[in-house]
Amino acid sequence: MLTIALAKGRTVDDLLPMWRDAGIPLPPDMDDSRALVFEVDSPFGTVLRYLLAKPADVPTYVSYGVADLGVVGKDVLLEQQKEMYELLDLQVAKCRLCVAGLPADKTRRPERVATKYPKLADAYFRGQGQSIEIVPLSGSIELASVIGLTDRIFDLVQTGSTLKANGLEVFDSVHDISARLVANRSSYRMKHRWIVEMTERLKRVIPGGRRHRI
Ligand SMILES: Nc1ncnc2c1ncn2[C@@H]1O[C@H](COP(=O)(O)OP(=O)(O)OP(=O)(O)O)[C@@H](O)[C@H]1O
Ligand SMILES: O=P(O)(O)OC[C@H]1O[C@H](OP(=O)(O)OP(=O)(O)O)[C@H](O)[C@@H]1O
Repeated sequence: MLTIALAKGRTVDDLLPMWRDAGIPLPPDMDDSRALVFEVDSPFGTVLRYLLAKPADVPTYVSYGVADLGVVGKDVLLEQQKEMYELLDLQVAKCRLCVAGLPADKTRRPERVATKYPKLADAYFRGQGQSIEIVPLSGSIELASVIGLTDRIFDLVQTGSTLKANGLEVFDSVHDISARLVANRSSYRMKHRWIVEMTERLKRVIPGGRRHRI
């Protein structure tokens, strides 16, 4: 059995078409079921078991080894820095981690930043030589700047429409983000043949053909 933890939401939504193009079997009912675990036969000589997890929990399942593989955004991997192999940049669910705020705040010395990524935000502002208070929030980060709780936000930007709708703008683009295929370290050795089969199939369908292995 090969167990794969997929980040629910935007990541899996963007991933499924390329997964299908790669010829990796998917359960027929995954799109519209409330179930969280799915098993399907594969032609690779193993059953594939899919786990649908919250994005922030995928690295936990993979690092504990209850999932052999995971697909999750680089934003989550950078913030958590858990032990695992990053096998492929899948080039889907792309966005940027940015510093943003109200235009009027741009020239002010930053004092507080709202974010779902406290470690990355802290590292960024330290790198700029700025000491800043981190205000951790769990979503709708833009609200913090709109109502004046913080003078900066550190958050994902894709189309920019959420910033625009709230009168905010990008001050700095910090990391390019996309979905990554990750592997548990011992699974990578013990289930090498199946993992290579999956990665080779995915490499052939990565948009733009870009890939890397760390
Ligand atoms: N425009 C975007 N906004 C947010 N995340 C995006 C965007 N585009 C791609 N992503 C990727 O999708 C992941 C988040 O997906 P989604 O927003 O569906 O989950 P969520 O349920 O809001 O996450 P959480 O559980 O952290 O609240 C991010 O980790 C990121 O890698
Ligand atoms: O640039 P855009 O295309 O507008 O996308 C960016 C928005 O999408 C994400 O939020 P999401 O919709 O996931 O909601 P959340 O803030 O509750 O996580 C992100 O946190 C931004 O708010």
